[in-house]
This record gives sequence, C-alpha cells and structure tokens, in this order.
Amino acid sequence: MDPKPSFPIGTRASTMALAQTRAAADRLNAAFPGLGAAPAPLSTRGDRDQVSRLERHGGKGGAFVEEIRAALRDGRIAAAMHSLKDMPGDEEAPGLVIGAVLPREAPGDALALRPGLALDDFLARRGEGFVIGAGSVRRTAYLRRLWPGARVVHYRGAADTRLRKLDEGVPQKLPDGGETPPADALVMARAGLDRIGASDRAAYDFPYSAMLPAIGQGVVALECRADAFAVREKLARIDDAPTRAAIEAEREVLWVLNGHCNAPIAGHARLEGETLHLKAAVLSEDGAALIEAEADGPAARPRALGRAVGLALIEKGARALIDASRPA
Ligand SMILES: NCc1[nH]cc(CCC(=O)O)c1CC(=O)O
Repeated sequence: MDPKPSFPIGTRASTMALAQTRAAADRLNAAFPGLGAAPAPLSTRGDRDQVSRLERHGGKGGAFVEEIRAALRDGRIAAAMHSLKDMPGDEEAPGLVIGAVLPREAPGDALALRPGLALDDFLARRGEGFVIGAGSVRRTAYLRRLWPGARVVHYRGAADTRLRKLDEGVPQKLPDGGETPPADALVMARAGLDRIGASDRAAYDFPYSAMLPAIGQGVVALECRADAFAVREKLARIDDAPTRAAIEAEREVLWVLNGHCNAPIAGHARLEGETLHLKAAVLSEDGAALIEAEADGPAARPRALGRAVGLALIEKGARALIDASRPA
C-alpha cells in the first residue's frame, strides 16, 4: 500500500472496510486520473475492543465513526469511508458532510451456516433448537418473530472473524465474562459477505418481508470536511444519484424517529423510474410487536417521503417501542 497517498481515505482496518475503501478509491481515481486516492487504515477503539458491546462505546457512532472523524477534522485524511449504516442518522456531524455515496450493493441480510448444516433441515425445523448469532437488536427482533424456537445470541466483530468463529465452533466472549454457546448460523449483511469474497457463505437471503434491512445497509459513504471545497467537488462528481435519493429518504425516517443506535428500526427505499418506494418498520426487542409504514413519492423529494413514513410510524405507536429499547 502507498504509505503516503496524496488523497488518503481514512478507514477501519478490517477486511471489509478496506475492500469498501478500495472500491471508493478506484472510483475516484477513474474519475480523476493521477489523484492518488488510496486507503489510509486507522485502528479504532471499536475494533481493538472486540469483547464489549457496541453500546458501551456510546453506540455505533462512538465505536467506529468518531475516531475516523477526528482524523478528518485534523487533516490527516482527505475523506473518510464509512458504512452508511454505522453513521448515526438522527444528528449531523458539525463541520462534516457526506460528499458521496457509492452505488448501493445488496441491501439485505443473509444467513451463513456452520459447515455440515443443511439449509433445508434448518428451514424445515424453523430454526428450532439452533443457536443463531446476530449483532444488532433489529436482526435479533426479526429472528425472534421468524424463528421463535431458535436461541439468538449476541455476536459481533469483523465479518471474517465472525465467520471463522462460526466454522471453528468457537464460543463468543461476553462483556460480563461469560460466553455464548458456539453458533450454528449467523445473520450477516449480504453486502459485507460479498465484499470480503465470501458470497458463497450466504446460504439464505432473507426476503424483505421477513427481515427489512437496516437503514443505509449496503451503502458506502465518503465523508469530508464541509470547508474542503476541492474535495467536495471531487466527491460530488462520483456521487451516485439513485443511491443518494434512497438514503435521504431512509435517513429522514431515523431523523424523525430520533432513533438511538440500539433501536430496532428498519427501512428500505427503492427507486423505480422517477418514483421512490419507501418502507420502514419499528419492532419491540422481543419481536412480538412490529409496526410498519410505507409510501411512494417523487425521487426528487426523498426527504418529504421519509418524513411522511416516519410520522406514520409515530402515529401507529413507534415511539413507545423505541423508548422501551433505550439502554438504561
Ligand atoms: N455493523 C457492522 C457493519 N457495518 C456495515 C456492514 C456491512 C454491510 C453494509 O455496508 O451495510 C456491517 C457488517 C454486518 O452488518 O454484517
């Protein structure tokens, strides 16, 4: 790797994050030959501390995003690569903007199975008696609805590490010193599996009707300083308009709900011609309650659509579910 790229893109050092950042650098270098965009891996506290839960770091933003933002603010990097899903949606970062999003990859969730397990058997038993690892309250809540007979355990860490633990039958350490039983299956982002070259590990893709993705899932975002005009101009040039419209609608839902990082909120927007279709949901942590809202709107006004869907969720009682899932 170029030790001192002229356009360093800050990133976490995981396999997945590096793959995403290389994709972003390729896109920039194709649009601006000679720019010298290249990944600048930074190690974050969230990566070093694999044991504690994300919430301990003040949420997703606290875990991964803030340290990379610090490098952006002090000028060590020109842009920062984030999985959009990991960026808090209910507040803006002062002085920073999302300058570009890359074309969205598969937005959904997939099931990876321990080698030797047959998908047919798993599905026929509806997960009964199986241990399923999941890393978010959204996935946990949907799993409890879908396969109530399965035991869902908290699983986190880099995607390739999680897969290795699944394959080797390694238990996962918990913050309280205990450990989970080895998992039979993991729920992971399909886009993450694709990016680390593990597409063949996706034994089953959850239909959106069974598990609606996280807001922003599958989208790579490039953040930069609001006052870095030369950078902003380059990022504007590679911004993917259909993805931008979708994420503006989705993230407006988060904004309206004021959803904290631990809230089981889901949402997905898709563009068809000039029309955006947006569906969003809020669940109770045990999956017993599911509130959904959906609407269509012009692609040119994505935030209005997101706002309407967010407010419809609140009308239907979403606020109580979000408050109930707030960490004490
Ligand atoms: N929270 C971790 C994270 N952040 C982004 C992705 C990959 C998919 C994406 O780009 O949304 C993942 C891994 C996962 O959820 O399994």
